[in-house]
Amino acid sequence: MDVCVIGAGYVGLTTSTVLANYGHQVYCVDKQKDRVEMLRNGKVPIYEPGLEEMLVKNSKKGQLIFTTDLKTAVSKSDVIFIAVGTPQDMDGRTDLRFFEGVINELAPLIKTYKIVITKSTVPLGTNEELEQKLLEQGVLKENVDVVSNPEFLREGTAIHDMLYPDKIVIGMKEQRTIQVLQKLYHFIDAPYIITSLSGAEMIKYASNAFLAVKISFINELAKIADAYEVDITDVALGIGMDPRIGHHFLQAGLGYGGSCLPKDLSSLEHQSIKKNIAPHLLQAAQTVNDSIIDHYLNKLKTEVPDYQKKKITVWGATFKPNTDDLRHSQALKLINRLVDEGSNVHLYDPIVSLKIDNTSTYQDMFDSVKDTDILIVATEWKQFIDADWKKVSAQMRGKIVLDCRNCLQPYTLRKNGLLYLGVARP
Ligand SMILES: NC(=O)c1ccc[n+]([C@@H]2O[C@H](COP(=O)([O-])OP(=O)(O)OC[C@H]3O[C@@H](n4cnc5c(N)ncnc54)[C@H](O)[C@@H]3O)[C@@H](O)[C@H]2O)c1
Ligand SMILES: O=c1ccn([C@@H]2O[C@H](COP(=O)(O)OP(=O)(O)O[C@H]3O[C@H](CO)[C@@H](O)[C@H](O)[C@H]3O)[C@@H](O)[C@H]2O)c(=O)[nH]1
Repeated sequence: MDVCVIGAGYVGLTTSTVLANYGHQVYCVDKQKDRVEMLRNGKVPIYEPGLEEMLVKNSKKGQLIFTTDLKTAVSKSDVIFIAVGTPQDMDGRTDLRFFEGVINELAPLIKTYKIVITKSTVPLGTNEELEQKLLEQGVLKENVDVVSNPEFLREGTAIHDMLYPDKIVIGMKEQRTIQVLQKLYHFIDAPYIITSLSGAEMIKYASNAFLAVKISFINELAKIADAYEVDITDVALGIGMDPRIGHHFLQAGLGYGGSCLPKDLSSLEHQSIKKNIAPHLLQAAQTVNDSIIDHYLNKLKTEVPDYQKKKITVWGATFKPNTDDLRHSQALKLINRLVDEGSNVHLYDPIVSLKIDNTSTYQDMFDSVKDTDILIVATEWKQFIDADWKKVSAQMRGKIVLDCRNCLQPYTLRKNGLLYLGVARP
C-alpha cells in the first residue's frame, strides 16, 4: 500500500521504517527541513537501536521517502498516519497544537478516499473531533474514515515492539477500515482489539497509567522495606511470581520518566477532573514519583551529611537505558537538583553529552570517577551494570556508590572496597 506518515520522531520513524521494510511504499513527512535532510542522507536524528540500518536499507530501495511536501505525500497515499508529538502544556493537559496543525494542513489536501489513522496519543474524544474538523473544513464524508490506532512501542526496543506487539488496537466507526488495517499490518501476528474511537484512546492512557501506578506501588513499598531493612528486589520477585501480579514493572528505583508515562498520567488526571471524577490513584502515583529523588538524597545524607560539599559523579542522564531521550528524565532532575544544591557534579552518559552549567561532562566512564567522592548510578545502562568495579574503586577518592536503579550487585561492590548504598537493599 502507499502510506503517508506525518511526523518523523520516535513513533513516525519506526512506523515508516517497519512498514517500508514489509513492502509498503512510505512517504514520511516532517516539517523540520533539517531533520528531513538528515534522514535523506541516511542519518537518524534519534538513538534507537537497529533503526538506522533498516531505514537506510529501505531508503536506498526507494521504498521509504523523506519529504516536507505533505501535498504530494497525501495525494500518493491510501492511508495517512498522524504521528506528531502531543506534549503536555504548562498545566499538565495535552497540548494538541501540533495535532491540530496537521488537521488544518490535511483538510484541503483530501480530495479522494483516504483513511486517516491517529498514532499519536490523544485525549478521549479527539478522534471524533478530528473527523468533525475535517468535514467542517470541506472534506467530503465519503472521502474520509478516521481510525484510532494507538502505539505501544517502548523507546530502546521500538522496532521489536512494532514487529511483535501484544495486540493491535483499532478504534473505528466503519467496519471497512479493519480489512485495510489488516492488509497494512500483514506481517504482524497479534490479536486485534476492535473498539470505538474513544475506546482506543482510553486503552492507550489506561496502559500507561497502569504502568505508572505499578512503578509507584513498588517504589512506595521500597520506602517501607527500607525502614524494615528488607530487600525490595526479593519482595518484587516474590509478588511477581503470582501471575495476577506479574514480574514486569516492579523494578524499584528513581521512578518513571520519559516522554509518555508522566505526560499521559497527567493528561488522564485532567480528563478525569473535566468530568468531575477525582483521580485519587493517578494523583497518588505522581506524588510518589515526585518524592523519590528526595528519598535517595536523604539516604545519601545519612551516610554523608555534607554530601553537597563533595565531588559527585553521576552515571546516566537519559530517562532509561538504550535511548537518548531526556524528556522528563528522573536522572536529569537528580543532576539539576545536585547542581542547585551547589555540588561539584561530574557527568557521564553513554549516548548523551550534556552541557549543564557548573558540571563537567566526560566521554569516558572511568575518567568521570577520577578523584570523585561519591558515584551515583541514575540510569541502568548495561555498561554500568558490567563495570570493572576494581578499576572504579581505584579511580575514586571516596568509596560511596549510590545505586538509584537497584541494578548493581552490592556484594561485588563491597568486594572491591566500595560502600554500596541503595534504598531497601540491605
Ligand atoms: N516516543 C514514544 O516512545 C511513543 C510511544 C507510543 C506513543 N507515542 C506517542 O506518539 C506521538 C509522537 O511521539 P514521538 O515521541 O514520536 O514524538 P517526537 O517529538 O519524537 O516527534 C514528533 C515529530 O513530529 C513533527 N511534526 C510536528 N508537527 C508536524 C507537522 N504539522 N507536520 C509534519 N511533522 C510535524 C516534529 O517535527 C517531530 O519530528 C505522541 O503522541 C506520543 O505520546 C510515543
Ligand atoms: O520496573 C520499572 C519499569 C520502568 N521504570 C521506569 O519507567 C519509565 C518508562 O519506562 P518504559 O515504559 O520502558 O519506557 P517508554 O519507552 O516511555 O514506554 C512507555 O511509554 C510508551 C509511550 O506511550 C508506551 O508506548 C510504552 O508501552 C510504555 O512502556 C522509565 O523511566 C523507566 O526507568 C521503572 O522505574 N521501573
